[in-house]
Amino acid sequence: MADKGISVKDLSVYYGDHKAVKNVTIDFNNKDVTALIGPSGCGKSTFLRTLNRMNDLIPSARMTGEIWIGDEDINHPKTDVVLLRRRIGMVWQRPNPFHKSIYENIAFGPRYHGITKKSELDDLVEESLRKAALWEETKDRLHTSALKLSGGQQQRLCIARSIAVKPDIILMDEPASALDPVSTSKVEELISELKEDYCIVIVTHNMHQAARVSSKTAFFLSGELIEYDNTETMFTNPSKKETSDYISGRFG
Ligand SMILES: Nc1ncnc2c1ncn2[C@@H]1O[C@H](COP(=O)(O)OP(=O)(O)OP(=O)(O)O)[C@@H](O)[C@H]1O
Repeated sequence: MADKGISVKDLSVYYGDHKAVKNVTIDFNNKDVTALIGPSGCGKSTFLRTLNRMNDLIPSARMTGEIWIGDEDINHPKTDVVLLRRRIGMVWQRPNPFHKSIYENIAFGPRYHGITKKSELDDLVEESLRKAALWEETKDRLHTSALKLSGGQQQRLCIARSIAVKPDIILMDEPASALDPVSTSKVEELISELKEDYCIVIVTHNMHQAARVSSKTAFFLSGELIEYDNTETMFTNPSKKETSDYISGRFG
């Protein structure tokens, strides 16, 4: 396993007695975009949230199994969750910029993690916005409210915000589902570019999107990982009937 990837071993997640994710073992590599697909309720978001311990916030949730990032067991009692979430960024379905300026949205994380020098923050803001393909659209209005950006721009800002703290991994839960087609294609282009530098895991309901942006695809059904392979193989020659039925739209 490459240093910057994720290794999941026999992971199960429960809400009370309900087992929502069932004994999943999977590795996500650096410089890969992996799409998680499957019908509603099959456990994709639960699984994704477990990867940066967001499920800790749900009282009824508990997990068994192991999740490793490089040589770090993310559930070890000594793991610092704040630092962990710096290494594993998260982009949600709906853009959720802070009620602050564009600049402050990006500078917030690095400042929280100890960067205080203005020139350093300025550079980080520019670098992150450039990586998120948003610099040209925002460079003359950095100190205006992020809420004045369009939905698509806000989502790219949220991606820039997660990049600013220099994560190894970016998790995305249906990042384009609330966006119009033009913004969706910009976010998809961005994901394809970001994969050069990060390990990206993305939940999507959109099969075309999975085919366009991902190099690997994992198909979940009723909490189980049914099949995981190169995206091209999954979409042209899946080995399991359930995968083929789902991809061809016969259920879900
Ligand atoms: N906070 C929660 N408390 C209790 N049960 C939950 C909670 N979140 C999810 N579940 C249950 O866990 C199962 C998996 O849900 P999850 O949201 O992970 O599926 P999903 O594949 O992401 O669905 P969707 O595609 O509709 O977002 C479902 O049965 C759901 O009802």
